[in-house]
Amino acid sequence: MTAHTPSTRALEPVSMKLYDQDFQAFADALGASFKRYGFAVIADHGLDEAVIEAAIDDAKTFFALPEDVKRQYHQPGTGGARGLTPFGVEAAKGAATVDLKEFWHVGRELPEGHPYRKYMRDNVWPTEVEGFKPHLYGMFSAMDELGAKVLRGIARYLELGDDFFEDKVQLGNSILRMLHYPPVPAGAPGVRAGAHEDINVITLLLGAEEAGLQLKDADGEWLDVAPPPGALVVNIGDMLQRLTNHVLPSTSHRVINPSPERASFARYSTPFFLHFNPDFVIESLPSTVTPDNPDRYVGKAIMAEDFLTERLKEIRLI
Ligand SMILES: O=C(O)CCC(=O)C(=O)O
Ligand SMILES: [Fe+2]
Repeated sequence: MTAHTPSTRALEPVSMKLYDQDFQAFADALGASFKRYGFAVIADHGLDEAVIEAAIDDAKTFFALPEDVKRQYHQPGTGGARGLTPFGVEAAKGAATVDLKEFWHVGRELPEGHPYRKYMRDNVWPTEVEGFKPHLYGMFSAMDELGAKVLRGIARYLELGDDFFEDKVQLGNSILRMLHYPPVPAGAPGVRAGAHEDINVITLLLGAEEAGLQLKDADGEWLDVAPPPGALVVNIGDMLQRLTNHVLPSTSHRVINPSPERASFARYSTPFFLHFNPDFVIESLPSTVTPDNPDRYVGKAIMAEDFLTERLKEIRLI
């Protein structure tokens, strides 16, 4: 055993089956993993495989289209909130090189005249891939629903009342990201995804079985996340770290380049960035402020939408 794979450091999968069988045990296991790593691996997530597969197949079809066709769906200067962000645009905060990835974003659809529409742009949909809209929005909705269940577990763990997050995220500015990391030519500069923290509340990630995702442990060591096939990875984002006065940490993570044997393979992953409702004000929960953990954000209450805008500027998306 090397220093890089100590057996005491591994994310033990938490089964979503516990959600119905023993909710307290689900919440305890989930919370302990988040508190320790900022990450949890969820097995038996219960998502409809056909829904997931349809969306991923469509994303692959889209990414295989010619560059000029894909670029019709790029909306520069809009925060990359919808449609395509082409290869070579996003960079981790403060990074010198761009990430080796392209991605497609789907957001929430709201009825005409809804007050939150001023925060959420209309989705764009490619005409080249049949079924793209229902398939991708089907996956958005499935992830949104699963995210709400994960948040119930977190609420129980934090002793907030199980439905604490319900009315704070049900119209959140959440985003489904279909990611494509093309094969990496030998000696290519840059990295698939530079070290960063997620901006949002929690992130639900599928597709991380293809190696590369690593988290930075509290002592600075990079650990492979490496979930079992089909498992879901969930991590805490900056908004929840801030709300919990850092009781739940938003952990740095990255996607390293493939080993030579896997360099000719593309990597596809699908994070769902679950956000607060745009006008939710983020300030430390009173229960997370203690003599040992004084409030880190005194006088710094901030609306979720303003926090998001601030951070998108840092990653060159607006
Ligand atoms: O592709 C992955 O495994 C992780 C992606 C990620 O961290 C992100 O897009 O924020
Ligand atoms: Fe991330």
